[in-house]
Amino acid sequence: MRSAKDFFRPLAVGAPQPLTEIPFRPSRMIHFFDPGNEKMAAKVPDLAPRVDVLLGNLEDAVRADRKEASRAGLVAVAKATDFGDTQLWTRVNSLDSPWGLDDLLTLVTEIGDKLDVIMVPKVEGAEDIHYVDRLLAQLEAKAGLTRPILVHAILETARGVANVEEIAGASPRMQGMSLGPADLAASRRMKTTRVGGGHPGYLVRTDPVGDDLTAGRHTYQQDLWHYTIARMVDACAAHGILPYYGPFGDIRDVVACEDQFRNAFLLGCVGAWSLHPAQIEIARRVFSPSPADVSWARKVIAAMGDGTGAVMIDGKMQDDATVKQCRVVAELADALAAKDPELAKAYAEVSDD
Ligand SMILES: CC(C)(COP(=O)(O)OP(=O)(O)OC[C@H]1O[C@@H](n2cnc3c(N)ncnc32)[C@H](O)[C@@H]1OP(=O)(O)O)[C@@H](O)C(=O)NCCC(=O)NCCSC(=O)C[C@](C)(O)C(=O)O
Ligand SMILES: [Mg+2]
Repeated sequence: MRSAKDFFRPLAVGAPQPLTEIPFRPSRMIHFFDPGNEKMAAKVPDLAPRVDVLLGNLEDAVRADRKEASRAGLVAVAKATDFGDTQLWTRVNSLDSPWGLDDLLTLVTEIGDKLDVIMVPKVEGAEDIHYVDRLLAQLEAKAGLTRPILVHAILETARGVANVEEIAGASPRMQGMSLGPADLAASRRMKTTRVGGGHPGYLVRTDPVGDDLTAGRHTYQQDLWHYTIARMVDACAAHGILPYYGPFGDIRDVVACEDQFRNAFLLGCVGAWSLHPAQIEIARRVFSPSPADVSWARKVIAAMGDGTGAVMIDGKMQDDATVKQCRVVAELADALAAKDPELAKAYAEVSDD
């Protein structure tokens, strides 16, 4: 195990200094596109101002015979596009695949100055992050990069979930984590065939009334992902990194997508993936606190003065702990408003009330 004193030393001569804190940058939607798909790649300049993160996906959903084309497409798109303050991420192929190594070698040396975060799929434990950590340091030194590329792990194997805390703390590069519900379901031998979301068979039923076991009994669908998201949120919060929901595969069902995203938002996630342009606005709506919640949070913060003691506002007790919750909402609103002029206006209007 590395000494805590060595943790923030570069892992290769000439590599940039690791960050001591992960900066919070709005990332409500991580928008996936296949850079080898000409139609999708052509939409990137228009999409860039509409999303917080654009992610060139090289892994699953890209056919094996299109892997090299997608990698080359990402290099071309990154070089040709001015992303403004929108982040550029990539999801590379898994470390055991025929393409993962070349993805890292090519992308860091060719477009490392444009890449903010590399998403690593199917992370099983800290050893996977340590491997990427050292390799990235070597490549950053070779490419002459001056800021470290951050790493995002997908939680999509049973072993990854079992090791979630050690993954979150494996490197100062760790930026965050996303749930990968499809691979995780397969890894766990769950019996779903969907990408995220609920299942009508996963339910609880009210007790029978009398002897009739069928009449008058209500069922309530349960959230298949609650346990994993909650574990991921705790691991991320404990290590100062950011948790994300992940993908929702039923593109047509914008209603259930919004519900799934909102559950994740309320539990502590900062964003989700958008797989289709239709999901971008859903993520923006869900992962931006409502103006009413921001107004309430500011009211509590103002009433609480130095943040200690107890006061009553509209019949509800407020104290040191509620003011901390309100600061979470108000600080998120401030960070989002700095990037999103529409939100800035909506949040300013409620504070004028
Ligand atoms: C679902 C698909 C096939 C439907 O694509 P489509 O063309 O059939 O849909 P459409 O509604 O007809 O598309 C309308 C227009 O939007 C475009 N379009 C469509 N999508 C995008 C996009 N993302 N970005 C930019 N443009 C997009 C599309 O090209 C078309 O353009 P056009 O009007 O000019 O003809 C398509 O949206 C797609 O390929 N999306 C990305 C899929 C993806 O990245 N999957 C992997 C992430 S999920 C995952 O890996 C799981 C995980 C975490 O690993 C695990 O749980 O284990
Ligand atoms: Mg996957």
